[in-house]
Amino acid sequence: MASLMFTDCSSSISSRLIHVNARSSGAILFRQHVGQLRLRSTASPRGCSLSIRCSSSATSVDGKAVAKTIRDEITIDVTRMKESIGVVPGLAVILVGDRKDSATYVRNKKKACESVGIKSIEVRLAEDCSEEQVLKSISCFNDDPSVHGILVQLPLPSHMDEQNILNAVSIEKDVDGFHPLNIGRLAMRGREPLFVPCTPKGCIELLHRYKVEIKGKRAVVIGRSNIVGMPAALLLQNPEEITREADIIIAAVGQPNMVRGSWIKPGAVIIDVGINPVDDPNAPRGYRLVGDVCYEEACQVASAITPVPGGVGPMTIAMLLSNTLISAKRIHNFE
Ligand SMILES: Nc1nc2c(c(=O)[nH]1)N[C@@H](CN(C=O)c1ccc(C(=O)N[C@@H](CCC(=O)O)C(=O)O)cc1)CN2
Repeated sequence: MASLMFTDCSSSISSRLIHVNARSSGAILFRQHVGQLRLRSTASPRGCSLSIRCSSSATSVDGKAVAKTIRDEITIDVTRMKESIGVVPGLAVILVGDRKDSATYVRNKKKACESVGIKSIEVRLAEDCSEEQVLKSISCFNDDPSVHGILVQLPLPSHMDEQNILNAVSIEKDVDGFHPLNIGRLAMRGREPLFVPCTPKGCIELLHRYKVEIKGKRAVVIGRSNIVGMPAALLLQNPEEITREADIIIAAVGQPNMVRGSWIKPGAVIIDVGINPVDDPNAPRGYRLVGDVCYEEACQVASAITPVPGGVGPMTIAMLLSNTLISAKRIHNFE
C-alpha cells in the first residue's frame, strides 16, 4: 500500500505526488509521481457537469461518459493532423495466446481506434510461440514509420520473460508506458516519462475532469503493482487504518469488495481500478464484474466513486488513444 501526499498537481502540466507517510503503520517515505496530463480541456470537463458532493450518497463517476468525451477530442486532433500533414496515427497491438479476456480488450482497443480515426494493426501469435517471435514482431513495428504506438497485451504466457519483451519496445512508441525507462522516469522527480501508463493516467484524468482538488490531499493507493512500487510486505500493514485517513483512495489490489464502507473517511473520493469476475448464474456470462471496493457500502460514505464496470476501465482505452496521438504528434513534430 502506498499512502501519498499530493504536494503539487496542475491539471494542465504534470501531476506530481511527492512522498508519503504511512504514519500509523510504520513510517515509510518514498517519492512517486503518477502522471503527466496533457490532454486538452482537463480543467473544464466538457460532457460531465457533476460536482463532487459530500452527502450520504456518493456521486457515481461516469468513466464511460468521460472516455467518450476524450474520444471526441482525440477525433478532432486526428482529423486535423491528417488534413494538415497527411499523417494518420498508427497503433500496433500484439496479442499472444488465446485468453478470452485479452482478446476482448484487444477487440475493444481496435474498435476504439476505428472510432477516432487511428489506424490499428493487430498481430496474433499462438500461445506456444517463442519469445523470439514476439521480439521479431516488436522489432518490425519499431522500424515501421506508420506505427506510432506499440503495445503487447498482458498477461503473456508464463514461458515468456515479460520484462525482456517490454524492454524491446522502442521507448518513443511505448504507449502503454511499461518500458523500464518510462517507468523509471515516472518514478523520479525532475524527469518526464514519454508516456504514462494508461490506467493510472485515466484515474488522475477522472479526478481532474470531476474537478477533485488533489493538491494538499492525503491519498492512498491500495495495491502491489510495479507502478505502485511498494514492497509487498508493506501491504500487510493495516490497510484499513491508512485508508481511513485518505481523502482520495485508488484501489488497485484485485480483491473483490475488499475495501468496506467502514474503511472510508466520510466525503472521500474513490477510484476503483479492480475488475474482478464473481460467479453469478443470473448474469448472461455466468459471472459479473465487481471492483475492489464494496460499492453499495462505499456509496453511503464517499462523496464520489467510480463504478465497476463503467468507471476506470473505459478510461484505460481512452488514455491509450491519447498516448498514441501524443506519440504521432511528437514523432511528426505536430502541435
Ligand atoms: N498491454 C496492456 N495489457 C493490459 C492492460 C493495459 O493497460 N495494457 N490493462 C488490462 C486490461 N485492459 C486493457 O488492456 C482493460 C481492462 C478493462 C477494460 C474495461 O473497459 N473494462 C470494462 C468492463 C469490460 C467487461 O465488461 O468485460 C469496465 O471496467 O467498464 C479496458 C481495458 C490488463 N492488460
